[in-house]
Amino acid sequence: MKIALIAHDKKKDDIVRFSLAYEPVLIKHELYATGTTGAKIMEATKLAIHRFQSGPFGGDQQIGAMIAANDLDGVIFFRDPLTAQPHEPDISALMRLSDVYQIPLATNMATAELLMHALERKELEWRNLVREKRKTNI
Ligand SMILES: O=C(CO)COP(=O)(O)O
Repeated sequence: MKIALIAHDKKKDDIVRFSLAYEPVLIKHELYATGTTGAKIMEATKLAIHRFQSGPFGGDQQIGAMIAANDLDGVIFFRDPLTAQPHEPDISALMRLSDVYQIPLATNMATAELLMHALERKELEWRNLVREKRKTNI
């Protein structure tokens, strides 16, 4: 599965700890991230991550574009709900597209853990069917 990892600045330590804890699960998947989040996770783990631009410079939009192309299977996005972000419209757009395309989107650690357990149990395999179906409909 293709999974994106994103965290706002005050949540960076959390996503690094989360990635370390779930490294054995994450390593089996194709990983994507916004720029700084990806760099910090790669520093702390052995995970290989395709890094997009930093969030304020378009990274959320690049991940959104993957969703719109039906090319992403899940998003872990540790948002900071207490700090205003200059690129709030990009963040809303990413979350909106996740809902448009029914992409699992975990916006906090509690839900992200559920997503990891679902991945381990191969409960996201339905995504393969959706991806194939959409390919043939285009
Ligand atoms: O701002 C972000 C998500 O909206 C995250 O971007 P960085 O990972 O580059 O800090």
